Amino acid sequence: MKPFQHETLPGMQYYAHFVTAAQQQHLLHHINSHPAAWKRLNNRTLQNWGGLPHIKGMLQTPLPPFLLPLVTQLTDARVFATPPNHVLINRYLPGQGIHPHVDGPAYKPVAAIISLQAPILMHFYHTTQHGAVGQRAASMLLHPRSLLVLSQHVYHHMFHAIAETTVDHIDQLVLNATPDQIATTIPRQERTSLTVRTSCRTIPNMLGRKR
Ligand SMILES: O=C(O)CCC(=O)C(=O)O
Ligand SMILES: [Fe+2]
Repeated sequence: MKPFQHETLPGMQYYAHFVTAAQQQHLLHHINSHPAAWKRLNNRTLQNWGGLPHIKGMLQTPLPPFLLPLVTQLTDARVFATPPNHVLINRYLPGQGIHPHVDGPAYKPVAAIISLQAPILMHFYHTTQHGAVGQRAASMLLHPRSLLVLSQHVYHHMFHAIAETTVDHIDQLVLNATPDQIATTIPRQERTSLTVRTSCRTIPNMLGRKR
């Protein structure tokens, strides 16, 4: 697997074609066949698989079978040293997004983001001396079927976000834009992503056992 050749941020890797068109269809089919799993937030909807992560530990539940080939693929590609145990699925309609954040210490510091359906722009920001969101450092156009890996510096010390907008503006800070894309716009369409991670501390599921 060869990462893209553009300039990148330390700890960030981008692979344009990580899943096949058939895999994308298969994943979307299974995601859409779990309507009850969607949790609606103000700015996106999400499905949480593997357990609810918490800084004190995650009550681990097994991942559903439809996600296991992806977990194996990521482990075989050495994105993860051991199979990840948690998958967050985010769905964004035009106008939706995710505020600047760091994924934080509830997970081991490797996040693998698989994008499906339509492209979306992800922004990366420096951290100020006081730990707040600083200047935008770069952006990445996340194409359908791509994989973005965030680790090391970009995981620990940079914020990432998706703007709540109906149109993404491609500018000079978009690291993987082609020259003819600069100064153009991309209208948003529904986009689904899978964020695959390893929860740091897991508590085996002992529901039903007296404590
Ligand atoms: O949807 C995405 O691409 C990003 C999701 C994300 O940042 C997260 O789940 O922490
Ligand atoms: Fe994130």
